[in-house]
Amino acid sequence: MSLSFEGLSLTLRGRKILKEVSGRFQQGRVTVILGANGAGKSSLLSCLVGLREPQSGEVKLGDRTLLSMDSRERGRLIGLLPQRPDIHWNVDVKTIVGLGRLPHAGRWGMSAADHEAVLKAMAATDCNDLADRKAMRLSGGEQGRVLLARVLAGEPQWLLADEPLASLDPAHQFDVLDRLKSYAKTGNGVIVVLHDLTQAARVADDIMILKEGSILAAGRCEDVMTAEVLGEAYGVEVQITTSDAGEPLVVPVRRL
Ligand SMILES: Nc1ncnc2c1ncn2[C@@H]1O[C@H](COP(=O)(O)OP(=O)(O)OP(=O)(O)O)[C@@H](O)[C@H]1O
Repeated sequence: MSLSFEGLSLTLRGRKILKEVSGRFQQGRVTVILGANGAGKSSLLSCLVGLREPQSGEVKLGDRTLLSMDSRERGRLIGLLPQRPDIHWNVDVKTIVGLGRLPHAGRWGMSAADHEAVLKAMAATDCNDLADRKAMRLSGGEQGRVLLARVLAGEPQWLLADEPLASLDPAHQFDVLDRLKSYAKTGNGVIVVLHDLTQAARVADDIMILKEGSILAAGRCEDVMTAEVLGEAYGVEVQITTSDAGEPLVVPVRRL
């Protein structure tokens, strides 16, 4: 099942944020959305999960429009890890992660399958040691992992993450990228907004680049991540090389 959007226009307070954009994401692949600050990346994700209603255009899962689904069904199909998540509830980590099962919850509370999904998500995000801690007292990076666990616990067919590496140390950045990759490998769709171009090149099967509310480029990573396209997107000169281990290195070197 693909996730697609057609002719999306979003205007906020008189400003055109998305300008009739169209595109399609495939399951089984990681798509990284890139673009300068303010390009419209978070706004596009908000439209894709139904948090914002565009003035025109539509979002479809397979051949069904997002608006034809109720919020529980949408919640089971699409999970969003928002940008700069912040936890203010005075509850423990395993309770927060359990909230990710709400779209699945039956009348009698959490089932064995719900508990299993929560445990799996906590293990996958290295949160087991945090399970009984109060989430609001954790560091920013730890909170980020907990909120990723909450989304994973919902086992959505589509996982959307807005800058999930922000405030993570390098080791946990690799863990999260590996997690996203393996989530896609099991047949789910993964769409992730990143600013780190090297990490983007490592994790992405596909890339979509936004510029000023329009799509500048979209396609397979190797076709889209060129110095020319990135220069146009960000206004910087970028050097693309490979590490000794053969991994891509994409380094901005100066403003154009
Ligand atoms: N509620 C709002 N009212 C008015 N303008 C808004 C609102 N929300 C976002 N914008 C504007 O929409 C534009 C796109 O914002 P968006 O958050 O989608 O960008 P982004 O590409 O995710 O940026 P960043 O990389 O900085 O997170 C920005 O210019 C922003 O100021």
